[in-house]
Amino acid sequence: MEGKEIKVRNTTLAGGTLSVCSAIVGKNEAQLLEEAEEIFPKKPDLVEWRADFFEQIDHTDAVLRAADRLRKKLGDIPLLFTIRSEKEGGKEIPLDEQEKVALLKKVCETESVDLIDFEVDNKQEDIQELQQKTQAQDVKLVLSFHNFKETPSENEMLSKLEKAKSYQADIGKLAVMPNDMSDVLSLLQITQTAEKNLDIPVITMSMGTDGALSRLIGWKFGSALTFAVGSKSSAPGQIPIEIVRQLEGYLSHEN
Ligand SMILES: O=C1C[C@@](O)(C(=O)O)C[C@@H](O)[C@@H]1O
Repeated sequence: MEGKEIKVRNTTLAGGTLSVCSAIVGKNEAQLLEEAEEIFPKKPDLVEWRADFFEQIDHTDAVLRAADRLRKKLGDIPLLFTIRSEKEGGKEIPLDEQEKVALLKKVCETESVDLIDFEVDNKQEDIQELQQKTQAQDVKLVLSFHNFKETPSENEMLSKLEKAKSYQADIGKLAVMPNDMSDVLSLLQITQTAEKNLDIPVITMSMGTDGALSRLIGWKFGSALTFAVGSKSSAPGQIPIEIVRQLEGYLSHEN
């Protein structure tokens, strides 16, 4: 496979190799640390903090302190910081868009977080501001798109990944809901096309029960990361990390 690689701490993300991310979704610091402790021995390649679940999201100090504590618990596992917007399936939060961008920028200034996620369809100025910040702080920018209702056309899905690339994102991400198995095929098809033609890594997944298959085999089609359950699930169709890794053995040439 030809896609570009991204190195974050000791993790290399690239299409064609399995890398696994587990999300933590705690409401408070104690829950977050408990989840991190459960996940750590399972050695995910990346951990995502879904901070839209955090009750003190509107207290910058509390967010930064929790990020610091998580960093210490996670050793050298890279941390992806995500405040998923409500319109793309996240929790309702008491921050407006400007406050959210300000918080993301603050988080980038810490040593705790290695990547941030922001939706590719957000306001252009906000994306550009965050792109500059991440670049200056050596944090990776993931620009993402989610549709929890359906799978858009192949062209539309490809155009979301191209849009991420056009903003100079480090990674483009797509999570969509299939209505049947041909939607899952479409997602895998465009993953392969994007991995060949875009010079940034892409992360793709089809959600729900039908889409779960894409979480197991998407890497063979070029997805640089799959989301799997380490402690709690953060989206429909996620499979326990142990199962994803077990299957990898049967799908790898080395084994
Ligand atoms: O973008 C994604 C992908 C995801 O929605 C999934 O389907 O696994 C899970 C989210 O936590 C993450 O931010």
